[in-house]
Amino acid sequence: MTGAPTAEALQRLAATPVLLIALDFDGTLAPIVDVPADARALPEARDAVLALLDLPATHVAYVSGRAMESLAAVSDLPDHALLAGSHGVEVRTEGRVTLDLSDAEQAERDRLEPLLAGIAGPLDGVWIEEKPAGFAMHTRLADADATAAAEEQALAAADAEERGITVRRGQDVLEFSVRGTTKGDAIDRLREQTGATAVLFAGDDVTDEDGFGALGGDDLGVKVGPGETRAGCRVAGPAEMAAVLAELGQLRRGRV
Ligand SMILES: O=P(O)(O)OC[C@H]1O[C@H](O[C@H]2O[C@H](CO)[C@@H](O)[C@H](O)[C@H]2O)[C@H](O)[C@@H](O)[C@@H]1O
Repeated sequence: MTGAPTAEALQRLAATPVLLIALDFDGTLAPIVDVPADARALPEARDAVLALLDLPATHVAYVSGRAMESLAAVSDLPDHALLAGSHGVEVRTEGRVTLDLSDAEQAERDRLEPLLAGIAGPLDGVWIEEKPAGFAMHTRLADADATAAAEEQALAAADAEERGITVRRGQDVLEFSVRGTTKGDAIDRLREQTGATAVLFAGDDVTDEDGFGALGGDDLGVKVGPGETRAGCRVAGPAEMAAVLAELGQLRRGRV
């Protein structure tokens, strides 16, 4: 069982020459809600992020499973905040988003669309969220029988292994993507792009474990909430994560 980040760990991060703070969004900064478009970071989490964004040699990135359009809408951050959406498939830097699906990837996405829509349609509480490189099948509002039926049918229809589709499980969501890019890939890319000498990454879900796997000895991983993790530390929820970010901001303000 891991505990909260120690004062020493935060001081070490605060003292690094170039700091990258990479944050998952849903469940990490924003409490989980029934309607994804309604999710917002806790006010204290957003304040802490804005304060960090104001510091020199300090980069803040949201690294999310959300499609970029959805992430940009719910995060409501200034343009110099870095955003990685769709588990790292889409990255926004200096206002530009890159995503170039090949013809084969686009064709595979086009094949999935009617299959998943046809499965979700008749099942109460099951709905499909569109993403540039795939789809998320949401079951938060469905009962156990509808969830089981939706997942079984969708997994069979996607024929993922045969067709090179990446399947990810999250909180009441099953995702299908024509790209296998992970949050770990996103962190590698952001680290290189920013020249970060240390990274803090925080996340709450299974897909965030790829992000923790990309961290090295000078970095810090913070798991938010319960569940097995590769992260070195843990906090209880978004409010506690906001407090960690506020403390890190204060420490770094005194250093840079
Ligand atoms: O990587 P994240 O930023 O944690 O994004 C993961 C998924 O977040 C959204 O779904 C989750 O949050 C919703 C709002 O709280 C909730 O209703 C849903 O049950 C959760 O799975 C988003 O809609 C997905 O596309 C993201 O992949």
